[in-house]
Amino acid sequence: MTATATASTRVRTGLTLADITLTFGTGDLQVVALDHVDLQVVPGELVAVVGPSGAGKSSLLAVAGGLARPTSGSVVVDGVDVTTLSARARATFRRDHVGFVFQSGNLVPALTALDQLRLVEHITGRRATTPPEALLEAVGMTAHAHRRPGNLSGGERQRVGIARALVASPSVLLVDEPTAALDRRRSHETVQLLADQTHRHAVASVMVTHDHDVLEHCDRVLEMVDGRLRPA
Ligand SMILES: Nc1ncnc2c1ncn2[C@@H]1O[C@H](COP(=O)(O)OP(=O)(O)OP(=O)(O)O)[C@@H](O)[C@H]1O
Repeated sequence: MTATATASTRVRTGLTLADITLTFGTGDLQVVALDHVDLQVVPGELVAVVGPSGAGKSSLLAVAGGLARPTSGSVVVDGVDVTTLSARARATFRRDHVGFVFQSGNLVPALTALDQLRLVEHITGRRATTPPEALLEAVGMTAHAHRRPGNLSGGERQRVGIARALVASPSVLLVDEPTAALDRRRSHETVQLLADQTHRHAVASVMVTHDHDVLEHCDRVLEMVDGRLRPA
C-alpha cells in the first residue's frame, strides 16, 4: 500500500497509535505532552477523549493526524506508519486519509457551503465518493447550500465542517471540541451527526471534548491525564 492510495483502492484498517511519546523542550524545561500512549480506533468507531486542560488532548490529535511527529512511537493509518514519511509525504497522506473538524468549523468566509466541499475535490483532484450535495443533505444543510459562513449559525457552520471533512472519504476523522460554541440541543445534534457519519462511512473517529453531556453518542470514552490515556 502506498501513501497515495485512493479512497476506492484503500484498505481501511483504522488508526493505531503505539507507544507514543511527545516531549517539548529539554532538561528542566521538558514537558511530556504524551506519555507512552496506545490507542486503537477501528473503522466505524467514534472515540471521545476527555481530560483537564493541558493533559495532552490537542497533542494527541496533532500526532494522530500527522501534523506533529512524535518523539517516539508509531502512528499507523491504513497500514502506513505516518511517522516514517517525509513532511511532504505526510501532507499528501493527511489530505487523502485524514479529515479534521475544528471548533469553529474553520470555513473559508468567501465560499458558499457547497463550494467549501467542492474546493476539497478541486484540491485533491478527485471526485468525492459521496457527492458534495449528498453530504450536505446528510448533515441537513441542503436548504443553506448556497449560503456563506457569515450567514450560518454556529451549529450550521459546524455541520458544514463535518460534511467538508468527509469529502475526501477519510479513514480517520479528528475532531477538536466540536460543541464549544453550541447550545445543548445543537451540541447533541452535532455529535449524533458525527456518530452517524462515522458509522455510515466506516471512519475511525476521535473527538476531543470538554462536554460530558454528549458522551452518550460515542462508542467509547477515554480520559487523558498528564499525557496518559485510560478508560474514563
Ligand atoms: N509547542 C509547544 N511547546 C511546548 N509545550 C507545549 C507545546 N504545545 C503543547 N505544549 C504543552 O504540552 C502539554 C499538553 O498540551 P495540549 O495542548 O496537548 O493539552 P490539551 O489537553 O489539549 O489542553 P486544552 O484542553 O487546554 O486544550 C501542556 O503542558 C502544554 O503546555
